[in-house]
Order: sequence, then structure tokens, then C-alpha cells
Amino acid sequence: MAEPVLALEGLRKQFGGLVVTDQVTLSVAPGELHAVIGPNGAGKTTLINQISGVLPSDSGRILFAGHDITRLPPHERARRGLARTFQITSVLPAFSALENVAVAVQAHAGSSYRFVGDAAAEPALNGPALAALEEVGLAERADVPAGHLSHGEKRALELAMALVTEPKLLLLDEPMAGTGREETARLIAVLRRLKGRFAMMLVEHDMTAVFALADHISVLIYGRILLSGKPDEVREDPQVVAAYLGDEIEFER
Ligand SMILES: Nc1ncnc2c1ncn2[C@@H]1O[C@H](COP(=O)(O)OP(=O)(O)OP(=O)(O)O)[C@@H](O)[C@H]1O
Repeated sequence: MAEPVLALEGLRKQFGGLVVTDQVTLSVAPGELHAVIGPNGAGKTTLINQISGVLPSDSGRILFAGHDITRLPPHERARRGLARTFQITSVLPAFSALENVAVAVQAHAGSSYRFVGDAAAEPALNGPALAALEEVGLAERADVPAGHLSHGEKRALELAMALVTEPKLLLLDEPMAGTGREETARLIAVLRRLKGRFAMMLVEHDMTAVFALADHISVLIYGRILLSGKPDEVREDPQVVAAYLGDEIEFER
């Protein structure tokens, strides 16, 4: 079996007396989409924060592309190809969609390009930026100010901004949150197209999205992995259904 892109070994995080993640061990294979599901407060966002480095882990190890990154700061993890998407902070509303992605291309390129106020004027930035917008279905909206995009389009834009960093792993934290049915379907289609090219870890409450996309699902309950397996195994596990999925899963059949 190919070396996993990401391997978590016994990861743990405690806030005061509250153990939020505990003994979390899982791995994400190259090109695999691994979904982490679980009820509110299960520790999913904390886990994503531990992986991206925003939160230091109390114990356990994080291996990324075979290297121990447990103690590295977030920017160093990002530089190695660990991209987190759907952070509200990243989009500049007054800039066009294309300019936003061009700025991300520029940031990734580092000092090779100098920012002179109009990043999108630089063809070397525009080319990859437009290609990324095409990948997420936003090419026709390239000139629209990001602030005027719909909620789902903004999420697709954030995804395009992550893609230009040439990630080895995309961490997707509830990309479908707040999107309508149609936009969810569009985002699912985008992620399905990207599947196989990037390894992805998806934290998501929308079970339609999870079961449409995941190759592997881990169920987190009270910070611990209750079950990790193929979607069909998870769907049919009586413990999981009882603890969490219930009617939602009936709905997805
Ligand atoms: N910085 C913090 N300090 C103290 N407690 C925290 C902190 N961050 C999270 N928690 C607690 O940790 C628990 C897990 O939170 P977390 O946000 O990781 O869960 P989640 O599975 O992502 O939930 P949701 O599905 O609602 O987003 C919650 O009880 C939360 O209140």
C-alpha cells in the first residue's frame, strides 16, 4: 500500500478538564477523500485545527508525507502542501474572483513576484488563477468582485485559492455549511472532479455530500473514533446508526 499522505497517531487535545480529542488514529491515502463525521461538539473542528497546526496537540503524532510535522507551525505545514480551505478570513471582497486567486498564486510563489497593487495584471499570475477558477466552475465569474459572489461561489473561490498552492492534502472544514441545495450539489460536483488528484479530509454534517464523496469515513464521538471504514460499513454499523446517523442515513439510501 502506498504511504499515506497523512497519518494521525494517538492524537489528543484537552481544554482544561475537557478532553476534546483522544487517541485519534487514522490515515489518508494519496488521492483518497476521507470524511470525518460526528455530532456537534464531537471534536471535529479541534482535530482539523490540530492537523493544520492552529492548535498544538497535547500528545500523539502527525505524519505528513512521511515527515513528523507535530511541532511545526501552521505556515510551515502549509508550505509543505497542507492546505485548509473555507476559512472565512481569506477572501478580499473588493477584489475580483480572479484577483483573489492571483493573490493566492503570488503568495504561494513567495518573493518571485512583487505585489504592485494589481496582481491580476501579471499574466504569470493570471494563467494559473484562471485555470483554478475553471476547475471550480467559476471561470465565467472571474471579473465579479468576491463580495458580490453567492455564498456557495465564495466557497468555491476559497477552494480555487487553495488549489493554486499545489496542495498534497486539502482540509475541508464544513464546506457545505450555509449553502442551499443547488449550491451544495454544485460543490459536490466540483469536489468529485478534484477527487483522486488531491488527498482530502472532509469534515461535514451534510450526509448527502459525505456519502456522495467519501472513500473512507471515520466517525468521531466524544473525541474518539467510534468506527473507521468504507461508506457502506459505516452506513450499516448499528452502533453508528444508534449513536449518530439514524434517520439521516435512511434519508440518504
Ligand atoms: N478553545 C477552546 N476552549 C475550550 N473548549 C473548547 C475550545 N474549542 C472547542 N472547545 C470545546 O471542545 C468541544 C469540541 O468542539 P469542536 O468545535 O471541536 O466540535 P465539532 O465536532 O467541530 O462540533 P460542530 O460539529 O458543532 O462544529 C466542544 O465541547 C467545545 O465547546
